Amino acid sequence: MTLRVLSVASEAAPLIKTGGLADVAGALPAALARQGVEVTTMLPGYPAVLAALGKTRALYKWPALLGTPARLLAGKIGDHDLLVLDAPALFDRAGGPYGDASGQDWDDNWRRFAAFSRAAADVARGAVKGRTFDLVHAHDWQAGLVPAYLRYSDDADAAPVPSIMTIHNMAFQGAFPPEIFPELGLAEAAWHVDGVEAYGQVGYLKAGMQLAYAITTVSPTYAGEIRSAEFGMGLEGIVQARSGCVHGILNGIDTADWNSANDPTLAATFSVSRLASRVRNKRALEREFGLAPGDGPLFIVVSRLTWQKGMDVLAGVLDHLVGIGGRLALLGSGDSEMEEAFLAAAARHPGRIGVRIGYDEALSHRLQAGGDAILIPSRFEPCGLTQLYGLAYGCVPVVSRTGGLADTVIDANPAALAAGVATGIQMNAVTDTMLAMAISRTANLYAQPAEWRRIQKNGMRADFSWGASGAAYAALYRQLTRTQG
Ligand SMILES: Nc1ncnc2c1ncn2[C@@H]1O[C@H](COP(=O)(O)OP(=O)(O)O[C@H]2O[C@H](CO)[C@@H](O)[C@H](O)[C@H]2O)[C@@H](O)[C@H]1O
Repeated sequence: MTLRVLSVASEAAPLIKTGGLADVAGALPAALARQGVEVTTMLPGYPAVLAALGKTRALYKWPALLGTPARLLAGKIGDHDLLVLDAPALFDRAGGPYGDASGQDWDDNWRRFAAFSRAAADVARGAVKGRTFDLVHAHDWQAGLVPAYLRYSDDADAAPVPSIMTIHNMAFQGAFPPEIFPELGLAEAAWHVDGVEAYGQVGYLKAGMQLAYAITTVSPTYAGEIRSAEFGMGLEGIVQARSGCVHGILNGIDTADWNSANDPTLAATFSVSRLASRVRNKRALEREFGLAPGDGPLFIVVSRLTWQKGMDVLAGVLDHLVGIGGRLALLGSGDSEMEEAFLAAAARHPGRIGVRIGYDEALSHRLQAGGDAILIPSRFEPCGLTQLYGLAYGCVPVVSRTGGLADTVIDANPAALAAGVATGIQMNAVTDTMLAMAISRTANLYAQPAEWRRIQKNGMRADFSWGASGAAYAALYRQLTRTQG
């Protein structure tokens, strides 16, 4: 039986992306189609999304959705079946999905994403004639109120719709002051610790975790870590209380988008059997970043420059990296102090460190194709995608042993090297010393070309497609709809 799922996300590649959520929301529909699941993705009507959609007819209208007129538009972009919430007062603005061009969050994000969630709940419950859904899949805090609107609906007779709450990053919880509660249009009963209340605030992610039929997160290790206060960040109690419904399902990657044998952004395509061609990408990258030739490894970074990603620690060990003969090409943006620290390091080490502050999808491919090793010293990492792109592209990941990084990289310890299964380098803690040691270990392995090639090839042969994870989501969907049926 074909299952119909409404996937509710605040971003989805290639239409609108600020981070990994977009990659996953963008790739899930194709992965699930292979499992007999039809996914429709619901997105806010940001200018870029409306422009891509073109002219289209409204399927449904809300005269006042949390106080503002809104329409539901439908379209197909590539293989994506889309529903788009066109609410100009909320989403028609310049800047990013969550804030203005300077990165300042919009003051009314609580209203924007409550309206989005309310609309999604209405659609999931069949507001649009001819469009029914068996299950709704909510991603991150921006969709966290969907299960709340389903539970505390005005229409008590409506058939229940099973829901899943997926946590892509527990650090972003969408907690807002209690004064907004009356504006949300939820029943009074929702203001309760078993509902949307979280430490005296309205907790959007908390509400989703509390009220969805199941909670998923994006790796098995992170699913365990968030039971602790350190990683649960205040929501560990719910994770523990609902541990029977918490599932860790590893992200996959879009192997059509990340295919080194057929990637139009590269100077030279390559594959595990044509690894020698890869060097042309390295030369091109050196030119692009103004780096002088060298015998040591060329490290790369493609990252948000934030505390989560351990970028402050990396900035502190760059002199060591250069001192042992390494070079670095970095692409990222984020915290302005970290941006400045990397720019200062580039000025200190001309020809050895090159830095691009910004966001550039094509350049991220060229970095993964030309770099020798990608540095990912995250303090926590629910799954992480850049290590998977690195593995697929022969760019050896150097990672901290946390979350999805622990689940996807096999450390080149003596046992793994002897067994011929190593795919990268792991460090136990994100400190200057540990990171400096990991960088030195990488350089030592790089100096053994046969060993290094083997590590690269092991990674390139590993399967990080959506196959297994798509099947795991489909199995969970079926289990939850059966429970209901
Ligand atoms: N400056 C830049 N230019 C171009 N591309 C850039 C870039 N900076 C980052 N990217 C790209 O953005 C994505 C980031 O993915 P990550 O998995 O690192 O996720 P993020 O922390 O955003 O997401 C959260 O959600 C994802 C999805 O579940 C989890 O994997 C992750 O652990 C969790 O923190 C990658 O596709 C990367 O290539």
